[in-house]
Amino acid sequence: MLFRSRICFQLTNGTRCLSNDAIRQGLIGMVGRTPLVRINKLSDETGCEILAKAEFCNGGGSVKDRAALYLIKDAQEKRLLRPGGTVVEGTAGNTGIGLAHMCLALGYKCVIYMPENQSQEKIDMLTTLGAIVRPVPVVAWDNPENYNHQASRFAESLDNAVWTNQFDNTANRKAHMETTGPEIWEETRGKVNAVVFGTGTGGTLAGVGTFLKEKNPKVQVFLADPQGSVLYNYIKHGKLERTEGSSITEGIGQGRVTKNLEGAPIDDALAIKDTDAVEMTFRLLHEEGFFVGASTGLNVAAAAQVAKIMGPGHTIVTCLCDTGQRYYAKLFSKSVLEEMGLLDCIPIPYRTSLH
Ligand SMILES: Cc1ncc(COP(=O)(O)O)c(C=O)c1O
Ligand SMILES: N[C@@H](COC(=O)CCC(=O)O)C(=O)O
Repeated sequence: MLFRSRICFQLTNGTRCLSNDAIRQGLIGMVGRTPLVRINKLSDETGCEILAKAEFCNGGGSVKDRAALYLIKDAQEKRLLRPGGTVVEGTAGNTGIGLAHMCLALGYKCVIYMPENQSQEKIDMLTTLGAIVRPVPVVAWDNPENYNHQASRFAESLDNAVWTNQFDNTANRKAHMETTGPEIWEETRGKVNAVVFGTGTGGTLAGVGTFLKEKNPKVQVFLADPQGSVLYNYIKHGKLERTEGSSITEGIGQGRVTKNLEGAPIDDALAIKDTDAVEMTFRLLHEEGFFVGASTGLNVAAAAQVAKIMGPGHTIVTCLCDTGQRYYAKLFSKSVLEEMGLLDCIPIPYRTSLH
């Protein structure tokens, strides 16, 4: 029997009802079909429809749940993982959290290598989810001690284990080609002019961009890059050169072209300063009611820039990657923001959210 419920809200312009007529099959069934939400004030301000997939509504709480599910499915299909096996991954945290949730649901063990500069909240959550977490020193990809190479070696040393390799396994991009892209197309009824995403592995941008360009080659695909990443200069000038500084954002920014990003149909890149990403994170909280992390602030700040470039009347889609709870100790700390020179970009009335 299908359980149907109808929840109605009184809005300033009338009543809006939500219907929930589909039962999701366990945690795995809670990946994808996230709400597409209009960012109201910013849309009114720019004259564009600024829309965002609320990816924190996935079962594991972030955009990376889609990739995590496809990476496990890929390992199962390739018979790399038998019942009771171990999933090993190198991650900034969110992919690991997605994998750890799914490992619990599917009966696998989970071992996570992550750079030790990522938020304590993500480490704590991984431990709570039963994963073995190994924070390792932050070194570049070409160093054999990089967290990804350590994950790969550890998986190889075990029986019945797989390194899911989110950066170069294109099952990640496929997740967004088969789910996020089609959802955006259907939910906007094909009326989407541009998409813009910050990039970690490149899976979201490449998957969504490839799907939408196949549907309509006129859809513009923008890469939004944080400080200290090479992708802005790569798209603009063909050079793998980092932009200045480092970033408070986590989970995005890259030092190389991953297999997931390779061949992605990207029209242009935007370099987004931390001051803009952080200001938008707090605007989203105080003006729109969304408690999100800094990569979401960066995505939405980039969407506002795309609106300026394209002019009023366009529909621009991005995503709300995860919640602010995952970064509470740093991103909402007055002293940390002050130390990083990021306090002044937060409008004074919004500083009440700081601890
Ligand atoms: C918080 C956050 N935002 C954005 C992204 C970017 O997604 P992708 O890996 O698909 O480029 C990630 C992970 O990569 C993330 O953890
Ligand atoms: N968001 C992903 C991937 O993280 C990154 O890409 C961060 C940048 C890097 O490590 O190169 C995750 O949650 O693992």
